[in-house]
Amino acid sequence: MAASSALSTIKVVMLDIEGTVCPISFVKDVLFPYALDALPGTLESKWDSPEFAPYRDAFPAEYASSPSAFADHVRDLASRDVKVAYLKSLQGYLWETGYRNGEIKAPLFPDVAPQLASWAAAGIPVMIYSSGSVPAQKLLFAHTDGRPADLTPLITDYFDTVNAGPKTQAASYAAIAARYPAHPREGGWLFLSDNVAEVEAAARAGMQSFVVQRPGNAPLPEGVEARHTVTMSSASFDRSTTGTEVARVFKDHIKGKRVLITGASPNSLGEATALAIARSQPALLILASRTRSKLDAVASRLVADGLLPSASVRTVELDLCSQASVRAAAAAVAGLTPRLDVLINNAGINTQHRRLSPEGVEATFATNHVGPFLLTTLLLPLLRAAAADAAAVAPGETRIVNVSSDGHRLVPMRFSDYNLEGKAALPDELPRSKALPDWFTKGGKGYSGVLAYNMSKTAAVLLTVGLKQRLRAQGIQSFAANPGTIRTPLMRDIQPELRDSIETLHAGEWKSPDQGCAPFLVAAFDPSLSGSDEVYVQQDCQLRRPSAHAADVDKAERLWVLSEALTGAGQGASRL
Ligand SMILES: CSCCC(=O)C(=O)COP(=O)(O)O
Ligand SMILES: [Mg+2]
Repeated sequence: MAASSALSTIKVVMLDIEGTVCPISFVKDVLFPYALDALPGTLESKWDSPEFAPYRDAFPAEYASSPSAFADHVRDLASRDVKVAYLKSLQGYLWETGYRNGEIKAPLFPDVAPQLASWAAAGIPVMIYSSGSVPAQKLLFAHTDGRPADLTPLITDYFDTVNAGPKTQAASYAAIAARYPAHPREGGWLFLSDNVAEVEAAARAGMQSFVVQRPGNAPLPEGVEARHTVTMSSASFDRSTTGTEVARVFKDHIKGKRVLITGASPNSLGEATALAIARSQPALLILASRTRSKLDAVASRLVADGLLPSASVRTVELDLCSQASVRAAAAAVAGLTPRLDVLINNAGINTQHRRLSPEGVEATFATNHVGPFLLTTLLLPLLRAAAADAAAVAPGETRIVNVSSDGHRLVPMRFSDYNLEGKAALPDELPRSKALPDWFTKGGKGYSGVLAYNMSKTAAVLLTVGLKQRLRAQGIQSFAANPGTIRTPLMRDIQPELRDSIETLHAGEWKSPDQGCAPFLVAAFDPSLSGSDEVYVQQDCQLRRPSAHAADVDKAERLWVLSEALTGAGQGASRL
């Protein structure tokens, strides 16, 4: 398990089932119908049997009086998803045959089995607390679609509403914890659930508790993100998790893939990303960067460290500030591989000096947005080829990752002055905080490098929104990812005031490059994100909403049109 300041105190993990470890659709579309189908035959053959009597007699008397009243009541409760104990107990009984004869297998989210194993290996007991009955819980974990299928050896204890009480009451969590006095409740227990009321009850009982937002779950109520960490990726990932750890968890989803990483120079996030991925046997790692000698240094390190055979590492010179260079690099990539599974748009600049690209675009916007836009659209045929190959087995595992920053929250896209020539910005394009100093909002000589940088990081999120809109239905997923604060060569030319501010505001928050690239690896390889509507992976490897100005579909469209106009590329993609 990844250690972190908060989660490193965890001594016990407790998990909900439906919407947390397996899709809600498995319960609603497989388990419930199975029980309803099995019910008439069971009532006919077992109504008066001693085996069935406890299930029958647990129902209120008016429904236990006849098989037809009983069946009507079961159907009504199931249709309303009423989580009453006597129904849950009956369902567990009816599912047993299906599990035992192989008709039912529980489809766990792909991170669940590796995570259970890693908690077990770390000596952390894992317990289950579900509205489903304890026998039903045991059946589910004994018959999963994983290998091994039986995960019950990894689970220490099971709780339901009968042996622990209602899941929305704090007293139930206190009662569970009281059974394990060796593990203090305050901070020592972690409870994960898709249900906000359950999470709040566990938190009231002193547990650390988070909402898990999985594909297929209902949208969370407004404001939930502010109150809880919302997670869709592996719950144990946090801001201290390294890319190497993420790659280990998702190694089966890296193996055999063809990956392009831009900005792969020594000591950079691009290099850290390449090192993390290389250990999991990608079929091809293409490194792109401005400087030949730096590219060669990273490529040699991958081979010399024995991480990859030289045939699996290729390099391409790429200066994202120059559209001619981007076009040449895209052609070179197409010459290396007919398909690309993952594109990581990592390269970027952060400079205090205003200059223009060869095409006359402000260099930070050109390098951090226009170049990646052009590269991505030129590589779409390769990405589409990969998605077509993966369509049947792994839709959504073809990925585009755009590196962003939480700085995007401060600066909307300035369409009225994207070249940052000092024109008056429209009111909704002004920086989002009134407390920002002049060096941030105006900069020296009318140009603020930090404003330019953060605006380009808003553009990275808007580009992600535009790509997702166009490509998701084709099996290509797009995410923006925020690495956090890392000392890399990116910082060498930043405004001095920004340097001082980062040193003060982020003291103690520095991540290593390996930690910084962890969100990129989640965005690129976490299979549980394949169907996700979300666009932003936060520095703690979990999904969060980006700022409204960066998630706005109309603004994403406007940026797409502007980017097409600046490059002459991408028109085809908007119709696909
Ligand atoms: C124990 S498997 C069946 C799941 C079920 O019936 C159910 O109600 C699950 O609710 P949860 O508390 O796990 O969300
Ligand atoms: Mg649930």
